[in-house]
Amino acid sequence: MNAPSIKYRGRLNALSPDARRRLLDRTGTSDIRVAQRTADLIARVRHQGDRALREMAREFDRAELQSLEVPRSVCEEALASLEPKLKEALARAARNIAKAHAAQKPQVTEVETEPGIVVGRRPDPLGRVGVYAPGGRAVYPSSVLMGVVPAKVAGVGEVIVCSPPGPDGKPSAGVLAAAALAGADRVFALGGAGAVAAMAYGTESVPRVDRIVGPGNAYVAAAKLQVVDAVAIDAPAGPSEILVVADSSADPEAVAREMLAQAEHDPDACCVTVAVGDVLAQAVAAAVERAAARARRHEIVTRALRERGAVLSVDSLEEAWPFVAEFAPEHLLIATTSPMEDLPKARNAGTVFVGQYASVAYGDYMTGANHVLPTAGLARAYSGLSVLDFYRWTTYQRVTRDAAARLADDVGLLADSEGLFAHADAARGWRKS
Ligand SMILES: NC(=O)c1ccc[n+]([C@@H]2O[C@H](COP(=O)([O-])OP(=O)(O)OC[C@H]3O[C@@H](n4cnc5c(N)ncnc54)[C@H](O)[C@@H]3O)[C@@H](O)[C@H]2O)c1
Ligand SMILES: N[C@H](CO)Cc1c[nH]c[nH+]1
Ligand SMILES: [Zn+2]
Repeated sequence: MNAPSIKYRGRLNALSPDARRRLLDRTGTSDIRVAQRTADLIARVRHQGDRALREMAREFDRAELQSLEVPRSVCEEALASLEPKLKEALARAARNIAKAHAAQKPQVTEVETEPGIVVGRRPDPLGRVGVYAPGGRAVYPSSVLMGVVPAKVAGVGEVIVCSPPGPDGKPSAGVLAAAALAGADRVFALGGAGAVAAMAYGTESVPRVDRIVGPGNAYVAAAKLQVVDAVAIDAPAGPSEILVVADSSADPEAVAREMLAQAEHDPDACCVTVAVGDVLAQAVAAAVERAAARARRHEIVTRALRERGAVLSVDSLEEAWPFVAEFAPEHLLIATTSPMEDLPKARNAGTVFVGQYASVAYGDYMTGANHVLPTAGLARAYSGLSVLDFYRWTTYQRVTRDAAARLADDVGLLADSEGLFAHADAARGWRKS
């Protein structure tokens, strides 16, 4: 096997403006070819419903679908047949996710803005959500848990799962087992843009949902962005990313393991290390190349590192933080001497792993934090999936008779100034003469 090359090497501040721009730009989802292909697939589902979904399963997943839906009993059987240690590990992950997300549950707030005027805000669980769990280059029972468990913690009315079928016409046994374990209400053997379109607009078999959550490849991420006229989404959670910030306390082999772990998701994955000093950067790059040469998912890892991999050096940690904020990685690993002191300096990361023992793999599966995270630099404004994604808010206001009288004149004045005279009349109706 050939050792791969890493696309960007050298000093961070010596990158040409063009190279820096290309390194920062991971917007595969807005790639015109992906966007157009995705739009065509969505249109096919809107016009042809289930027929289009069956054709897409044939075309992309090499699956003949008898039924688009997987009966609940099949999911239960998959859970019952799961190897006991694997079942316990899944259950442990589900428990931690439930615990972490239960702590995020929002409360009703009420504030008296003036005597007799109360403004409230109440979180209402969504009626029906769709969880996408990827299933192309790998299978993701963990993503089923990351979507379904928080939805159930929030009290969502109905949770449906879509995940691509294997050749037998069903998602993997692990995905089905995770769906049963987490309490998903319905499961569909559907992948890619077709699944997203089906959940957004509904088909003969698939009910339309109120919000779609979950990660996926560039087509899935593009599809979510294209259906926002009909449905809410969580965040664009596309091909995986890691940015490691390392100083002399970091073990180069451990940093390389982290780079490889995210690179093996997808040839479009983006894996970057910023190391203090040229010596450490060279040691990390050499460790990455050695690990990639023996990687079991060699082809994917090699492509990811060749296309978007980077190992760059800086003179001091202070040089690294502005780059972190600009890059806005899905995962940030702070492998430094004082990671807790460095944590506040890290802005715009989807999630942060504090210290080199906090492997990203632990968060991917087990810590209880959510692994569905914004990619492509969108962590500048979007946050990772949380229990809050499964609510909508109702605001309300109560006004006493006396408070109405005190509002009447000023509100009347404001309404007059906007030329909205019926509003002024409504306001002045409760004046006390
Ligand atoms: N950001 C996050 O939170 C997060 C979490 C987990 C996984 N991920 C990412 O999820 C992705 C999983 O990708 P995957 O491919 O393994 O599974 P996937 O389920 O996302 O994609 C498989 C589907 O893609 C569609 N597809 C494949 N080739 C296509 C083509 N040429 N044209 C149109 N559609 C096509 C098919 O419908 C197929 O069913 C990876 O990129 C991984 O890094 C991200
Ligand atoms: N690293 C992925 C998010 O980018 C999540 C995941 C699931 N399974 C393994 N990893
Ligand atoms: Zn991962």
